[in-house]
Amino acid sequence: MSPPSADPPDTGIGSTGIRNTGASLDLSGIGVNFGGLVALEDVSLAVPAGSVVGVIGPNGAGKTTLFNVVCGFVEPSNGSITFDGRPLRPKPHQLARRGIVRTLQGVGLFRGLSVLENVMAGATHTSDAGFLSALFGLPRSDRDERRLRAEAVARLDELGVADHAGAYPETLPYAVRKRVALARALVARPRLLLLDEPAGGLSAEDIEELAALIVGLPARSEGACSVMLVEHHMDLVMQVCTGIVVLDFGRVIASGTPQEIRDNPAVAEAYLGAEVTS
Ligand SMILES: Nc1ncnc2c1ncn2[C@@H]1O[C@H](COP(=O)(O)OP(=O)(O)OP(=O)(O)O)[C@@H](O)[C@H]1O
Repeated sequence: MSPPSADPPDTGIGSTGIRNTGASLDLSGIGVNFGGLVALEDVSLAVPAGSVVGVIGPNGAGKTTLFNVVCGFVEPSNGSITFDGRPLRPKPHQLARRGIVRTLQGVGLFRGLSVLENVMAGATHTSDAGFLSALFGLPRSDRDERRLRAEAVARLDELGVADHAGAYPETLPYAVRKRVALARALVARPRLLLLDEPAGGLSAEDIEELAALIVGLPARSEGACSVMLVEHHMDLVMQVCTGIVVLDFGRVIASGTPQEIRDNPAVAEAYLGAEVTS
C-alpha cells in the first residue's frame, strides 16, 4: 500500500534550487501566564528577513518561554505570530516543514546514532520516504537516503566536522558535538533558525568561530536563514546581532541596535551592568 501523500515541504527553495532569503518573524502582544505567574506580557518583536536578532535578559526574564511560544510548545494567552507575512499557529511537529528550526541548549544529539545519522535525522521532513524508512531499508527509500546522506555530509563539511561522521556523539568533545547539532539544524533547511544559547560551554576560540558562522547564516549560498538568538554570552550577542530585544520580568524593556542597547541605561540597570558598559 502506498503511504499517504504529504504536502511538499515548504523549504523556500526556488526552481534554481538556491534559497533566496531568510524568513521574517513578527510577534505581537504575546502574553503567557503559568498559573498566577506572568511569564510574558505584551511582548512584541520583529525578526526581519535576513537579520540576526538577539533576545537577552536576566535569568527568568522569559527568553525560553518566548522560544517555546514560537515553537508551539507553549500557547500564548494573548497575541499573534506572523511568519513570512502569514499568520502562524505553531505546531512543534510541523515547524521544520514551515522552515523554522531550533537548536537546544546543550547539544541534544541521539545516543546510539552516529554523527552522520544524527544529522540525517534532522532532514526527515525533506524526505519522501522518511529517515526511519531509510533506516529500515523500506522500498522507495534508496534515492532519498542517498540524497539525505549527501546533504548531511555537506553540512558536516560546512561545519568542519565531516571527519567525525562515523563517530558516536558521546565520544566527541563538546565543541564538536555543538557543531554537529548545528549541522543537524542546517540540514533541515531552516529559513528561520532559533539558536538557544549556542555559546554555552564553548571556549573563547570556539565562540569566535561560532560568531563568524552565525553572521554568515543570512547570506549562506546553500540556504539563507534569519536568526533569533537567545544567549547569555554578551560579547557574542553584541558581535553578531543586527538587532537586540531585552526582556525583563517578561516585558520588553528595550530594543535596538547593539550600540543602542549598550548605551541604554535602563538595560544596564536592569541586568547588564559592567559587562556591557565596559
Ligand atoms: N512550565 C513552566 N511552569 C511554570 N513556570 C514556568 C514554566 N516555564 C517557565 N516558568 C517561569 O516563567 C519565567 C520565565 O522563565 P524562562 O525560562 O522563560 O526565563 P529565561 O529568560 O529563559 O531564563 P534563563 O535565562 O534562566 O533560562 C520564570 O519565572 C520561570 O520560573
